[in-house]
Amino acid sequence: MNAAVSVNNLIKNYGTKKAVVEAVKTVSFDVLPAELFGIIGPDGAGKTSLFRMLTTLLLPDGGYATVDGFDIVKDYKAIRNRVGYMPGRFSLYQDLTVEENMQFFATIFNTSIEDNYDLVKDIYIQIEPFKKRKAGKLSGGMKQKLALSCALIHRPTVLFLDEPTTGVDAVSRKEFWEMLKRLKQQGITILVSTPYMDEAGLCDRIALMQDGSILSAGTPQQIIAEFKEPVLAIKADDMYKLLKDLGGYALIKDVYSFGEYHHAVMQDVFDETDLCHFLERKNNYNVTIKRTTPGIEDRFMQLMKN
Ligand SMILES: Nc1ncnc2c1ncn2[C@@H]1O[C@H](COP(=O)(O)OP(=O)(O)OP(=O)(O)O)[C@@H](O)[C@H]1O
Repeated sequence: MNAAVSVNNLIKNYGTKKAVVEAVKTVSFDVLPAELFGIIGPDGAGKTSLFRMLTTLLLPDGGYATVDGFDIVKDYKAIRNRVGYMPGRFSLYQDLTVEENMQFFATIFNTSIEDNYDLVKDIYIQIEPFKKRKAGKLSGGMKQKLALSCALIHRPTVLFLDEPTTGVDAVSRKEFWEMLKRLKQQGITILVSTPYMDEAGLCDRIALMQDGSILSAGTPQQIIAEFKEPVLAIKADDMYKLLKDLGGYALIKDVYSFGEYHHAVMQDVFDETDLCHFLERKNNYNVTIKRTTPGIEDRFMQLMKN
Protein backbone atom coordinates (compact mmCIF):
# COMPACT_ATOMS: atom_id res chain seq x y z
CA MET A 1 0.00 0.00 0.00
CA ASN A 2 1.33 3.47 -0.87
CA ALA A 3 1.91 5.69 2.13
CA ALA A 4 -0.40 8.69 2.54
CA VAL A 5 2.52 10.57 4.09
CA SER A 6 6.13 9.58 3.54
CA VAL A 7 8.85 11.45 5.39
CA ASN A 8 12.51 10.79 4.56
CA ASN A 9 15.39 12.32 6.49
CA LEU A 10 13.58 15.63 6.81
CA ILE A 11 15.60 18.47 8.36
CA LYS A 12 14.68 21.95 9.60
CA ASN A 13 17.15 24.39 11.10
CA TYR A 14 16.52 27.90 12.35
CA GLY A 15 18.89 30.75 13.10
CA THR A 16 22.25 31.69 11.71
CA LYS A 17 25.36 29.62 11.07
CA LYS A 18 26.73 30.73 14.45
CA ALA A 19 23.64 29.82 16.47
CA VAL A 20 21.68 27.08 14.76
CA VAL A 21 18.57 25.53 16.30
CA GLU A 22 18.17 22.04 14.86
CA ALA A 23 14.38 21.83 15.18
CA VAL A 24 13.95 18.67 13.06
CA LYS A 25 16.93 16.32 12.65
CA THR A 26 16.73 13.78 9.80
CA VAL A 27 13.28 12.53 10.67
CA SER A 28 11.76 9.59 8.74
CA PHE A 29 8.43 7.78 9.02
CA ASP A 30 5.46 6.69 6.89
CA VAL A 31 1.75 7.05 7.54
CA LEU A 32 -0.72 4.71 5.83
CA PRO A 33 -4.02 5.84 4.30
CA ALA A 34 -6.79 6.27 6.88
CA GLU A 35 -4.33 5.78 9.71
CA LEU A 36 -4.53 7.84 12.90
CA PHE A 37 -0.87 8.64 13.53
CA GLY A 38 0.32 10.52 16.62
CA ILE A 39 3.50 12.53 17.05
CA ILE A 40 4.00 12.54 20.79
CA GLY A 41 6.50 14.90 22.35
CA PRO A 42 7.03 17.71 24.83
CA ASP A 43 7.17 21.44 23.99
CA GLY A 44 10.03 22.21 21.65
CA ALA A 45 10.31 18.65 20.32
CA GLY A 46 9.87 19.90 16.74
CA LYS A 47 6.25 18.84 16.12
CA THR A 48 5.07 22.21 14.77
CA SER A 49 8.11 22.58 12.48
CA LEU A 50 7.46 19.09 11.11
CA PHE A 51 3.76 19.80 10.48
CA ARG A 52 4.50 23.16 8.87
CA MET A 53 6.90 21.50 6.44
CA LEU A 54 4.40 18.76 5.58
CA THR A 55 1.64 21.32 4.98
CA THR A 56 4.05 23.33 2.73
CA LEU A 57 4.14 26.39 5.00
CA LEU A 58 7.84 25.97 5.72
CA LEU A 59 10.65 24.80 3.43
CA PRO A 60 12.82 21.93 4.66
CA ASP A 61 16.60 22.31 4.83
CA GLY A 62 17.18 18.70 3.86
CA GLY A 63 15.47 15.41 3.07
CA TYR A 64 12.18 15.03 1.25
CA ALA A 65 8.58 14.10 1.93
CA THR A 66 5.39 13.37 0.06
CA VAL A 67 1.79 13.92 1.11
CA ASP A 68 -0.82 11.99 -0.83
CA GLY A 69 1.94 11.19 -3.35
CA PHE A 70 2.91 14.84 -3.90
CA ASP A 71 6.30 16.37 -3.14
CA ILE A 72 6.09 18.95 -0.34
CA VAL A 73 8.41 21.37 -2.18
CA LYS A 74 7.63 20.93 -5.87
CA ASP A 75 3.92 20.17 -5.62
CA TYR A 76 2.96 22.59 -2.86
CA LYS A 77 -0.18 23.81 -4.66
CA ALA A 78 -1.59 20.29 -5.05
CA ILE A 79 -0.85 19.58 -1.41
CA ARG A 80 -2.56 22.74 -0.18
CA ASN A 81 -5.77 21.61 -1.86
CA ARG A 82 -5.56 18.18 -0.33
CA VAL A 83 -4.61 18.77 3.28
CA GLY A 84 -6.46 20.20 6.21
CA TYR A 85 -4.33 21.91 8.85
CA MET A 86 -5.41 22.86 12.32
CA PRO A 87 -2.53 24.78 13.88
CA GLY A 88 -2.12 24.89 17.65
CA ARG A 89 -3.05 28.56 17.80
CA PHE A 90 -4.63 31.30 15.71
CA SER A 91 -6.45 29.26 13.10
CA LEU A 92 -9.74 31.13 13.55
CA TYR A 93 -10.73 34.71 12.83
CA GLN A 94 -11.81 35.85 16.29
CA ASP A 95 -13.94 38.75 14.99
CA LEU A 96 -15.90 36.59 12.56
CA THR A 97 -18.86 34.55 13.74
CA VAL A 98 -18.89 30.75 13.72
CA GLU A 99 -20.82 30.76 10.47
CA GLU A 100 -18.59 33.40 8.85
CA ASN A 101 -15.44 31.48 9.75
CA MET A 102 -16.87 28.37 8.07
CA GLN A 103 -17.90 30.34 5.00
CA PHE A 104 -14.50 32.01 4.81
CA PHE A 105 -12.59 28.72 4.79
CA ALA A 106 -15.04 27.18 2.31
CA THR A 107 -14.63 30.16 -0.05
CA ILE A 108 -10.81 30.00 0.02
CA PHE A 109 -11.06 26.43 -1.23
CA ASN A 110 -13.69 27.26 -3.80
CA THR A 111 -16.33 25.12 -2.15
CA SER A 112 -19.37 25.66 0.05
CA ILE A 113 -20.52 24.49 3.46
CA GLU A 114 -23.47 22.71 1.81
CA ASP A 115 -21.19 20.69 -0.52
CA ASN A 116 -19.29 19.07 2.32
CA TYR A 117 -21.84 19.29 5.10
CA ASP A 118 -22.01 15.49 5.47
CA LEU A 119 -18.34 15.39 6.48
CA VAL A 120 -18.50 18.12 9.14
CA LYS A 121 -22.10 17.58 10.23
CA ASP A 122 -21.30 15.51 13.34
CA ILE A 123 -18.94 18.18 14.60
CA TYR A 124 -20.60 21.32 13.32
CA ILE A 125 -24.00 20.36 14.72
CA GLN A 126 -22.56 20.83 18.21
CA ILE A 127 -21.62 24.47 17.55
CA GLU A 128 -24.45 25.37 15.18
CA PRO A 129 -26.63 26.78 18.01
CA PHE A 130 -23.90 29.42 18.43
CA LYS A 131 -23.42 30.15 14.75
CA LYS A 132 -24.01 33.89 15.21
CA ARG A 133 -21.45 34.12 18.02
CA LYS A 134 -17.98 35.53 17.32
CA ALA A 135 -15.25 32.89 17.42
CA GLY A 136 -13.37 34.91 20.04
CA LYS A 137 -16.31 34.49 22.44
CA LEU A 138 -16.45 30.67 22.23
CA SER A 139 -15.20 28.31 24.96
CA GLY A 140 -11.94 26.38 24.33
CA GLY A 141 -13.81 23.19 23.42
CA MET A 142 -16.14 25.00 20.99
CA LYS A 143 -13.24 26.85 19.35
CA GLN A 144 -11.57 23.51 18.81
CA LYS A 145 -14.70 22.07 17.16
CA LEU A 146 -15.02 25.10 14.90
CA ALA A 147 -11.32 24.96 13.95
CA LEU A 148 -11.70 21.28 13.09
CA SER A 149 -14.82 21.99 11.00
CA CYS A 150 -12.92 24.74 9.14
CA ALA A 151 -9.95 22.42 8.52
CA LEU A 152 -12.34 19.82 7.05
CA ILE A 153 -14.59 22.03 4.96
CA HIS A 154 -12.74 21.32 1.68
CA ARG A 155 -12.81 17.54 2.28
CA PRO A 156 -9.05 17.00 2.71
CA THR A 157 -7.51 13.56 2.26
CA VAL A 158 -4.92 14.17 4.96
CA LEU A 159 -5.61 16.11 8.13
CA PHE A 160 -2.82 17.64 10.27
CA LEU A 161 -3.82 18.58 13.81
CA ASP A 162 -1.15 20.34 15.85
CA GLU A 163 -1.78 19.90 19.58
CA PRO A 164 -5.56 20.10 19.11
CA THR A 165 -6.36 19.27 22.73
CA THR A 166 -3.94 21.59 24.52
CA GLY A 167 -5.90 23.75 26.95
CA VAL A 168 -9.14 21.84 26.40
CA ASP A 169 -11.08 20.25 29.28
CA ALA A 170 -11.10 16.48 29.81
CA VAL A 171 -14.66 15.92 28.49
CA SER A 172 -14.02 17.90 25.30
CA ARG A 173 -10.74 16.04 24.81
CA LYS A 174 -12.56 12.71 24.96
CA GLU A 175 -15.24 13.90 22.54
CA PHE A 176 -12.55 15.21 20.21
CA TRP A 177 -10.81 11.83 19.98
CA GLU A 178 -14.13 10.17 19.27
CA MET A 179 -14.63 12.62 16.39
CA LEU A 180 -11.20 11.72 15.04
CA LYS A 181 -12.10 8.03 15.06
CA ARG A 182 -15.22 8.78 13.01
CA LEU A 183 -13.23 10.85 10.49
CA LYS A 184 -10.74 8.03 10.12
CA GLN A 185 -13.63 5.66 9.35
CA GLN A 186 -14.50 7.98 6.48
CA GLY A 187 -11.05 7.32 4.99
CA ILE A 188 -9.23 10.48 6.12
CA THR A 189 -5.59 10.08 7.12
CA ILE A 190 -4.92 11.93 10.35
CA LEU A 191 -1.62 13.13 11.81
CA VAL A 192 -2.05 14.56 15.26
CA SER A 193 0.58 15.96 17.59
CA THR A 194 0.18 16.03 21.33
CA PRO A 195 2.25 16.42 24.48
CA TYR A 196 -0.23 14.19 26.38
CA MET A 197 0.98 10.62 26.78
CA ASP A 198 -2.52 9.35 27.62
CA GLU A 199 -3.59 10.30 24.08
CA ALA A 200 -0.86 8.14 22.54
CA GLY A 201 -2.88 5.00 23.26
CA LEU A 202 -5.76 6.34 21.16
CA CYS A 203 -3.66 6.36 17.95
CA ASP A 204 -3.12 3.45 15.54
CA ARG A 205 0.61 4.18 15.54
CA ILE A 206 2.77 6.80 17.19
CA ALA A 207 6.21 8.36 16.93
CA LEU A 208 7.85 9.57 20.13
CA MET A 209 9.68 12.80 19.36
CA GLN A 210 12.18 14.77 21.40
CA ASP A 211 14.78 17.40 20.51
CA GLY A 212 14.03 17.13 16.79
CA SER A 213 14.46 13.34 16.61
CA ILE A 214 12.11 10.40 16.60
CA LEU A 215 13.12 8.13 19.45
CA SER A 216 10.79 5.28 18.59
CA ALA A 217 7.79 4.58 16.34
CA GLY A 218 5.21 1.83 16.18
CA THR A 219 1.87 0.83 17.62
CA PRO A 220 1.38 1.85 21.25
CA GLN A 221 1.58 -1.86 22.16
CA GLN A 222 4.91 -2.28 20.33
CA ILE A 223 6.36 0.74 22.09
CA ILE A 224 5.25 -0.46 25.50
CA ALA A 225 6.67 -3.94 24.73
CA GLU A 226 10.12 -2.34 24.22
CA PHE A 227 10.15 -1.68 27.96
CA LYS A 228 11.54 -4.87 29.54
CA GLU A 229 12.42 -3.97 33.13
CA PRO A 230 10.15 -4.47 36.16
CA VAL A 231 8.51 -1.26 37.46
CA LEU A 232 7.25 -0.54 40.98
CA ALA A 233 4.73 2.17 41.87
CA ILE A 234 5.64 3.55 45.29
CA LYS A 235 4.10 6.16 47.55
CA ALA A 236 4.56 7.44 51.11
CA ASP A 237 3.50 10.43 53.19
CA ASP A 238 6.39 12.66 52.09
CA MET A 239 6.74 12.12 48.35
CA TYR A 240 9.69 14.49 47.95
CA LYS A 241 11.74 12.70 50.62
CA LEU A 242 10.67 9.35 49.17
CA LEU A 243 12.00 10.30 45.71
CA LYS A 244 15.36 11.29 47.18
CA ASP A 245 15.63 8.10 49.24
CA LEU A 246 14.63 5.85 46.34
CA GLY A 247 17.48 7.40 44.35
CA GLY A 248 19.88 5.94 46.95
CA TYR A 249 18.67 2.33 46.67
CA ALA A 250 21.22 0.22 44.77
CA LEU A 251 18.78 -1.97 42.85
CA ILE A 252 16.84 0.95 41.33
CA LYS A 253 17.95 1.93 37.82
CA ASP A 254 15.72 4.98 37.52
CA VAL A 255 12.99 6.73 39.50
CA TYR A 256 10.58 9.53 38.59
CA SER A 257 7.24 11.02 39.67
CA PHE A 258 4.20 9.47 38.08
CA GLY A 259 0.82 10.88 39.14
CA GLU A 260 0.22 10.13 42.83
CA TYR A 261 3.07 7.56 42.83
CA HIS A 262 6.75 7.43 41.96
CA HIS A 263 7.78 4.84 39.41
CA ALA A 264 10.95 2.91 40.17
CA VAL A 265 12.58 0.95 37.35
CA MET A 266 14.21 -2.02 39.04
CA GLN A 267 17.15 -4.30 38.27
CA ASP A 268 15.89 -7.71 37.15
CA VAL A 269 16.38 -9.19 40.61
CA PHE A 270 15.05 -7.29 43.63
CA ASP A 271 13.18 -7.85 46.86
CA GLU A 272 10.16 -5.66 47.67
CA THR A 273 10.36 -6.40 51.41
CA ASP A 274 14.01 -5.31 51.50
CA LEU A 275 13.11 -2.08 49.68
CA CYS A 276 10.26 -1.43 52.13
CA HIS A 277 12.59 -1.93 55.13
CA PHE A 278 15.18 0.34 53.51
CA LEU A 279 12.59 3.13 53.11
CA GLU A 280 11.22 2.68 56.64
CA ARG A 281 14.72 2.81 58.13
CA LYS A 282 15.04 6.20 56.40
CA ASN A 283 11.86 7.38 58.16
CA ASN A 284 9.40 7.18 55.29
CA TYR A 285 5.88 6.62 56.68
CA ASN A 286 2.88 4.73 55.20
CA VAL A 287 4.97 3.27 52.41
CA THR A 288 2.96 1.47 49.68
CA ILE A 289 4.81 -0.57 47.05
CA LYS A 290 3.10 -2.37 44.19
CA ARG A 291 4.19 -3.90 40.92
CA THR A 292 2.83 -1.95 37.95
CA THR A 293 2.60 -2.43 34.18
CA PRO A 294 4.77 0.05 32.31
CA GLY A 295 3.08 2.43 29.87
CA ILE A 296 4.15 4.67 27.01
CA GLU A 297 5.27 7.38 29.42
CA ASP A 298 7.68 4.94 31.11
CA ARG A 299 9.16 4.03 27.74
CA PHE A 300 9.45 7.70 26.83
CA MET A 301 11.30 8.46 30.08
CA GLN A 302 13.66 5.58 29.39
CA LEU A 303 14.36 6.71 25.81
CA MET A 304 14.87 10.33 26.86
CA LYS A 305 17.44 9.34 29.47
CA ASN A 306 19.33 7.12 27.07
N1 LIG B 1 11.08 30.65 13.90
C1 LIG B 1 11.93 30.08 14.74
N2 LIG B 1 13.16 30.59 14.94
C2 LIG B 1 14.04 30.00 15.78
N3 LIG B 1 13.79 28.88 16.49
C3 LIG B 1 12.57 28.33 16.33
C4 LIG B 1 11.58 28.88 15.46
N4 LIG B 1 10.47 28.10 15.51
C5 LIG B 1 10.76 27.10 16.38
N5 LIG B 1 12.01 27.23 16.87
C6 LIG B 1 12.68 26.31 17.80
O1 LIG B 1 12.68 25.03 17.21
C7 LIG B 1 12.48 24.01 18.19
C8 LIG B 1 11.26 23.19 17.80
O2 LIG B 1 10.10 24.02 17.89
P1 LIG B 1 8.65 23.54 17.44
O3 LIG B 1 7.71 24.68 17.65
O4 LIG B 1 8.74 22.93 16.10
O5 LIG B 1 8.38 22.38 18.50
P2 LIG B 1 7.02 21.83 19.12
O6 LIG B 1 7.28 20.42 19.47
O7 LIG B 1 5.88 22.13 18.22
O8 LIG B 1 6.88 22.65 20.44
P3 LIG B 1 5.76 23.72 20.88
O9 LIG B 1 4.59 22.94 21.30
O10 LIG B 1 6.45 24.43 22.02
O11 LIG B 1 5.54 24.61 19.67
C9 LIG B 1 12.34 24.73 19.51
O12 LIG B 1 13.61 24.74 20.13
C10 LIG B 1 11.93 26.13 19.12
O13 LIG B 1 12.36 27.07 20.08
